[in-house]
Amino acid sequence: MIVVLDFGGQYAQLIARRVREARVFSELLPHDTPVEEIRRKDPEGIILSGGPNSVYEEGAPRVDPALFELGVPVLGICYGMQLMALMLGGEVRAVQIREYGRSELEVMEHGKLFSGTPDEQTVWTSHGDAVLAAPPGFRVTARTPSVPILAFEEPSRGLYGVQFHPEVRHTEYGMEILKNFLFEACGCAPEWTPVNIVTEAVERIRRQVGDARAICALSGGVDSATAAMLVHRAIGENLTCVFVDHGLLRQNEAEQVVEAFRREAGLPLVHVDARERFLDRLAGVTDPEAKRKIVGEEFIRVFEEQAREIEDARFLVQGTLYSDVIESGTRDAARIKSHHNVGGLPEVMDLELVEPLRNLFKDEVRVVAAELGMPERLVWRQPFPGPGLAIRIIGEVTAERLEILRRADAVLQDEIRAAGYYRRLWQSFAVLPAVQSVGVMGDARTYAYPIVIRAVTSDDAMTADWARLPYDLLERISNRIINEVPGVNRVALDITSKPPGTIEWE
Ligand SMILES: Nc1ncnc2c1ncn2[C@@H]1O[C@H](COP(=O)(O)OP(=O)(O)OP(=O)(O)O)[C@@H](O)[C@H]1O
Ligand SMILES: O=c1[nH]c(=O)c2[nH+]cn([C@@H]3O[C@H](COP(=O)(O)O)[C@@H](O)[C@H]3O)c2[nH]1
Ligand SMILES: NC(=O)CC[C@H](N)C(=O)O
Ligand SMILES: [Mg+2]
Repeated sequence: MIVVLDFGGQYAQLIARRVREARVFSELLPHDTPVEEIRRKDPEGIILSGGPNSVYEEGAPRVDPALFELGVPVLGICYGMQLMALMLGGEVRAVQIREYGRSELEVMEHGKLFSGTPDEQTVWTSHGDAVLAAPPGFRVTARTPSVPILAFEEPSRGLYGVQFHPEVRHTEYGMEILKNFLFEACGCAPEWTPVNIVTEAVERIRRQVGDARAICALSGGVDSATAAMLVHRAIGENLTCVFVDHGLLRQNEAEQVVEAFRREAGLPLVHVDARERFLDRLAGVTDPEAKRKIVGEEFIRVFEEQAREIEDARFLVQGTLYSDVIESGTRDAARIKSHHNVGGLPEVMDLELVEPLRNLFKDEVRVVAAELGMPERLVWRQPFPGPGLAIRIIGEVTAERLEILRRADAVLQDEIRAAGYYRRLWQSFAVLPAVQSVGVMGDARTYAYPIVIRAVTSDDAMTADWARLPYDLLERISNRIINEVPGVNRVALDITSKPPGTIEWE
């Protein structure tokens, strides 16, 4: 087995998942797990994750130096590499030119880690610090145009470091590099087999809920639909689904979701019209975290009210994924944004949560959904965030802005689908920043909002790249939005990857 030590990196759980995908068992442990405890697990290798801190800062998390003397190979990733460098006599500093997102890596020496991979490859990075001098005895194996030490190794001591992230999908040869560590450096054998997620989840839900009743927060997205199906398998008739229209949905979305679900799923569904109360509570609010907390709390209050209508309904099923959990912040991981269903939950709640997908990423959920026989259209539906358009209006949410954004988004969706791009994109949507700019339309001056087009590719939302949409498609979207949506006089395109951007603007 492989121990992954968590320094609070966004991708720490993803490292453990990738190792398991290579059919080696792997466990994520806090970085301050005592070395003795790690030794008792008898790992064949140890991976140090990335993290938000800078290794040279006072109080930054470290490891017991004995870890490097266990005779077990160690791979440091990003913060993990920087920590290894610093603790073993190298030098780490903040760099002038930071790297976030795509970088072109040049392999200088293939060594063990890059064995069998090309001399030049695209990697995904996310760092503001870098190793300026490798520790004595280490060989530098890769660089990028701006960072001279992007990977190093000291195979005779079993020590390896990469400044980029082999665990994310956008790193072209990431899986090969991880496999080289597992199979060449650690000598692991690909023998571990995963447990069946569906069987395991259904049993776990049965144990948790027993004979009580549950309601499921159902959004029309693939996560909550999959969670609902799993819970339905476990407790059958004792499940009622609740769909909340909070007034932050897209054009005609409520009708479409309710209609499709009633037609296809055959589970009882309650449709709650909560538009007024959400919009009332959001009035005057501009801070993104405040919006998220309001939406998170209000959702729960609606669900509590609905549960009171059903005898012995003590559980709330949500389609929470691991990406929602990590971005909301953990003991070691920074809070990037409070997802409404995790970090946005109120402190006091009447209902106990049932979250069968909490440890999974979206691409794993899509596999489960397909296994459960869900329609393709639902399996490949683009994600839509629970707080909806509230986090796509940058500034205060007003009825007027919601209407503008809805209409612009409908045009964008229409064109994306017509061009055959819907399935190829992770998400495509419109954002309305509440700033105004000057334009000229029909020889008259305008002073109106811009609409920003955001379209990205991703597998799991942990990293994303901006989609290279054809110019003629962008032109049609831009023309139609300006011509058809009053209140908009400019269209812009967001060309930021994640990192450094996130997919949503708030
Ligand atoms: N309008 C809504 N009504 C009821 N529950 C909701 C609503 N929006 C979100 N939720 C709950 O919040 C959870 C998280 O939302 P999220 O958008 O991440 O998942 P999803 O909507 O199920 O899938 P997707 O990510 O594909 O949109 C959902 O799984 C669902 O339980
Ligand atoms: O249900 C949700 N509640 C939320 O509060 C929330 N915030 C972001 N998202 C979705 O999560 C994915 C990653 O988002 P970001 O790159 O913007 O952090 C993307 O798919 C986002 O659309 C949310 N989903
Ligand atoms: N992704 C990481 O591990 C980042 C490490 C460190 N915080 C940096 O900025 O360089
Ligand atoms: Mg959703």
